[in-house]
Amino acid sequence: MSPTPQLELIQLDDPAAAAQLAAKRLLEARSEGPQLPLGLATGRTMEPVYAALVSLIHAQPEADRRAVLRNWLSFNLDDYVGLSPADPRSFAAFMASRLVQPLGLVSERVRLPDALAPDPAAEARRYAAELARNGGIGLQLLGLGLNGHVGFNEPPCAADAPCRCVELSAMTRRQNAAAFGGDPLAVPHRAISLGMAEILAARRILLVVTGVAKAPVLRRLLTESPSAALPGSWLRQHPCVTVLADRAALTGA
Ligand SMILES: O=C(O)[C@H](O)[C@@H](O)[C@H](O)[C@H](O)COP(=O)(O)O
Repeated sequence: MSPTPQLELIQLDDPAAAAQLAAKRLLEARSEGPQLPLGLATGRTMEPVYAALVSLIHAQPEADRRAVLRNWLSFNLDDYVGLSPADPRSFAAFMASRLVQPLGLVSERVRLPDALAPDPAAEARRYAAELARNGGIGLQLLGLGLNGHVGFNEPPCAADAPCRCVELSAMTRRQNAAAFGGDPLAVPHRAISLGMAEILAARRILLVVTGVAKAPVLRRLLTESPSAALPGSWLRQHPCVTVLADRAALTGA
């Protein structure tokens, strides 16, 4: 594979090692002086990342830990339209159980779109405006969908697509069906997602890809010309992207 010069590609042994390095990078970003909000993701790839981040933060000296938590501000990429934050399958609940509660964060500092808003399109515009008022994303953490989505930017997706209400593809609903009793039809059909526009406006991007199932899509992302057919491929036009991939995702074995 021959990634573009801008893209830093780091191979790790396994998901745990990738998570450890991702957590270290996130904590460094949170510990640097005045800063822009973090952009956060959900999904299975992120479970060990947040577990490692929680451990790293708890291992900090008290004053440093307090400073990190006091200054915390993050914006998640997305959530399913219609799921309450109390619904364990919502991304709001994912963040509450994996980050807000273990760290004792003030929940308003871990922001997500309001999935229960009566007008999801208007909520997407409100969420984008709130992010813009806070200066946009500093470091954006991303996972990669099997169909090449980042956030819920499903293919085809233009590089300037803004935060909006999106239709989830059948492939994404299959990918995420496990949380819905294994039934893709039970997965909500719509979500509110930051767009490629907000993602590509982040100062830095950290893409974490693990597991053999992601090998084909990662190979395409690293080798194909950026195009709407593979939304994650737009990342190759960003000046500061790091890809953390485990051996299985990179080699397919
Ligand atoms: O936060 C997000 O926007 C989504 O959850 C999504 O983009 C996720 O990162 C990928 O679908 C990979 O999901 P897995 O990590 O579960 O494979």
